[in-house]
Amino acid sequence: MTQGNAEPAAAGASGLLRIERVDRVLTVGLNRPAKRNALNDGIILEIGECFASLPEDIGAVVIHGIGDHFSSGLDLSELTEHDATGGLLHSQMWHRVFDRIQYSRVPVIAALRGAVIGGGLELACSAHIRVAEPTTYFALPEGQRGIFVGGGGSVRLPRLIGVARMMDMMLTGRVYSATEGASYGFAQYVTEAGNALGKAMELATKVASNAPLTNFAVLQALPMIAEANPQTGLLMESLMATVAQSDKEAKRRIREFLEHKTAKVKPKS
Ligand SMILES: COc1cc(/C=C/C(=O)SCCNC(=O)CCNC(=O)[C@H](O)C(C)(C)COP(=O)(O)OP(=O)(O)OC[C@H]2O[C@@H](n3cnc4c(N)ncnc43)[C@H](O)[C@@H]2OP(=O)(O)O)ccc1O
Repeated sequence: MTQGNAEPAAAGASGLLRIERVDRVLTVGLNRPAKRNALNDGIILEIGECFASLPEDIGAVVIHGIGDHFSSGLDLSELTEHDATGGLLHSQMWHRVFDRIQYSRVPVIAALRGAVIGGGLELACSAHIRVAEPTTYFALPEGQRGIFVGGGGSVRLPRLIGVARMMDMMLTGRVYSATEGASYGFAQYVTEAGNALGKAMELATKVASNAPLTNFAVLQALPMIAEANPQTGLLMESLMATVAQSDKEAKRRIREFLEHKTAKVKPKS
């Protein structure tokens, strides 16, 4: 992490994660650069602990990789130790951890560079916004390793890029560039060289300034509404809108706008 005023945060004491905070943004750095941030049990469990104990006053999280790569995926040296039952439990452990990210109380932004491979891509997909830089590339080489995705990729990835594209990725091992990835939905932003983390921090600061209840509704309700049948979805939307607008935070923010005390919504000039 390169932010000047970053402070070390409590979790991540083993060194597998580098956790820091900048104001209301927590940064979580995968910290195994010598192994290209391969995801072993230790790092997955620490990610889980980190998201289970987010400080109350945090408004957003940025997850990134220390070194030149976001993550080379599952630590292949550990998988060979599993029998079938162990494999099932291992995959379910990843699911629980990545669910904590997806269903986090606050928005999570993934800052991507270099390899975003296999389980690393599954991790990135559990974040809410992905920011790539030109070195970033995405791949699912599971077919070459004789395994299958195990970190929720078969559920999350088709929802981002479609089943046909994921089939192509898994069957051919095709590597997608940052710009291809952005056009297919892996990433929402592609920055100039070396600036994915900076852009992610800028976005995180912005989303952390939203009303917490709106962010909560977007993270928790929106994905469910999008998958519900239209009648159920519309009812859920009305209920969520009612809860949000009756919160004192909404009343305060709307009053500030009407009194010309807050920024207008205009394109950047
Ligand atoms: C089945 O149940 C599952 C599955 C899963 C998820 C599955 C997956 O993630 S499959 C994808 C696995 N990843 C890969 O196949 C990528 C392998 N790595 C590479 O191709 C390259 O290392 C690189 C990422 C392109 C970087 O290349 P380079 O910069 O040249 O660095 P290297 O010299 O190759 O690597 C340095 C050092 O790191 C070790 N390493 C790299 N990646 C891994 C890895 N994924 N696992 C273990 N070790 C890795 C490499 O061996 C080198 O080590 P040295 O000791 O030789 O220095 C999820 C959940 C389930 O239940």
